[in-house]
Amino acid sequence: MAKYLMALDQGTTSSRCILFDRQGRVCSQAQKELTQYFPHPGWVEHDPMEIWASQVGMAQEAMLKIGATAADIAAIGITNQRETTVVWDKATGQPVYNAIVWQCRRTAPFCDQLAAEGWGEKIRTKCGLVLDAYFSGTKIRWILDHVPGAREKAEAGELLFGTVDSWLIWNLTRGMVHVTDCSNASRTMLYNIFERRWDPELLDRLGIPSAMLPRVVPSSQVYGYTHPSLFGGPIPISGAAGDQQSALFGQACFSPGMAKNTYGTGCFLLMNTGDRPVVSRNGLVTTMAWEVDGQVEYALEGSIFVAGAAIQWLRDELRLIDTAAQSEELARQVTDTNGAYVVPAFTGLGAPYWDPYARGTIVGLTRGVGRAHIVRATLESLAYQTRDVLRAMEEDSGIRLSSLQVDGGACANDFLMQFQADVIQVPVQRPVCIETTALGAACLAGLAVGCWRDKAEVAENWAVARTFRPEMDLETSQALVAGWEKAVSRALRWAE
Ligand SMILES: Nc1ncnc2c1ncn2[C@@H]1O[C@H](COP(=O)(O)OP(=O)(O)O)[C@@H](O)[C@H]1O
Ligand SMILES: O=P(O)(O)OC[C@H](O)CO
Repeated sequence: MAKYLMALDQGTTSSRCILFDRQGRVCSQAQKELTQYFPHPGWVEHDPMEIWASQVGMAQEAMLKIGATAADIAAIGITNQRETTVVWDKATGQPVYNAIVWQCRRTAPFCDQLAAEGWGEKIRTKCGLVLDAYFSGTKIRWILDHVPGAREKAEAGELLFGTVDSWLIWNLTRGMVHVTDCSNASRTMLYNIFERRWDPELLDRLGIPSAMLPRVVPSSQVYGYTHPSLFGGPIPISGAAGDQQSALFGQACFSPGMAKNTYGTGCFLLMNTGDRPVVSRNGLVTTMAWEVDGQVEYALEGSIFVAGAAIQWLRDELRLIDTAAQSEELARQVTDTNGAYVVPAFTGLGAPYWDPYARGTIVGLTRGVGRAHIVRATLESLAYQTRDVLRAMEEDSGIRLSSLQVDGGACANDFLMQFQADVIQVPVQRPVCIETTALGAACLAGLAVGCWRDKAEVAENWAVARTFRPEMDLETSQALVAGWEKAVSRALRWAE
């Protein structure tokens, strides 16, 4: 019997492959950083061929490390940075432009135009989303408008669009399968999550031919098989979900009211709302969580654009630290930030502010503020942003969280996790396996091929490693948050 489930986790900063066993334990992994392109201020691109080559390369490497063959892999699950947009030529398989990354702000002016035409409310009621350059729809339009000949070719059915899940499945099957799972579709700003179909009115306004679009499929189902030349034999591809929905699944947040926060490049807090799409009144988005066994579940989401990326900025631009992990050591050298706040609004602010023109600020500087204070203030900004989203989520759902489950690269930082518990005044639970994004995809794939009976059996793979309980008194916590809110007000609308 095949021993492993393969998760392909194509994130913003890296392509990673993890092989799990049926108990959800990591048996092998391989990871490669991805080149980031910033051709203009606020623009972010990736090379789709590098995405594909690095992802397939990491899959081969992870297999090689433990001598696994195709026959040892029961199934492949895919999870991906969401919204990032690839358009490619159906005949040659060549992308017509770089992938436009979710963080990219280039279509903000077009979104302003749509807002002036009154599309904001329509998008909320059709897609559950906030009208914003973050989502794929306006990125596809940009490519069709700016790449010579692209619109004509798209209209003739010669170009395909996909988010990164589609792009990988299409390449893994050598062009045989063009699909996307519903959780990814729900991030395009083209998919009506209430009627569960591509929305003709939105496609028409954005000028996107429906022939380009992938078929929308459940998150757990055999979509096709890998081309035998890739891994020495065909392997079923049977799970796909956007990385944040996949982490919600990997954290076994299967009941309404359960929530997780992932601290990666950005921070994404999702709460399961069951079979009921909850429409936000506080700047959150409604998203499809997954479709498994014919059952669709929804989530409320608060998307924070810059989190771990701010730690990379400390390392690569300011050069205040050598490694991300060193941020913890520096933060602990001081007892507070000496009054300084960092608002890392490098690509505007997402939930709950939705201000594409906000820009990063450091406020409260005095002569005594040094390196350790700035590092600490940057780490604290991840916790404050999460707090803003959590409060919005509690208001929308009417649920007061009893604990917050965490994962993602920066959740390894104990200082940050403790500060997080302090500013939200709710215990933070870090699981044994913090690779929950990949685990979720492996579980979705495994369910489709019978590795587990049902979600209850999947939930048995989840266990808490450490709980961070609030230690700060409420008054201090509230005073710190009040300072943060003042700092945010200084960052808003800066680049308008
Ligand atoms: N110990 C740490 N403290 C703070 N931030 C960290 C730490 N380790 C990693 N990070 C940050 O976490 C991010 C990587 O997390 P990951 O979940 O791999 O991200 P992604 O999936 O978005 O590529 C990086 O932005 C990095 O700066
Ligand atoms: O690549 P990540 O893990 O930062 O996730 C990116 C999100 O999917 C963007 O919506």
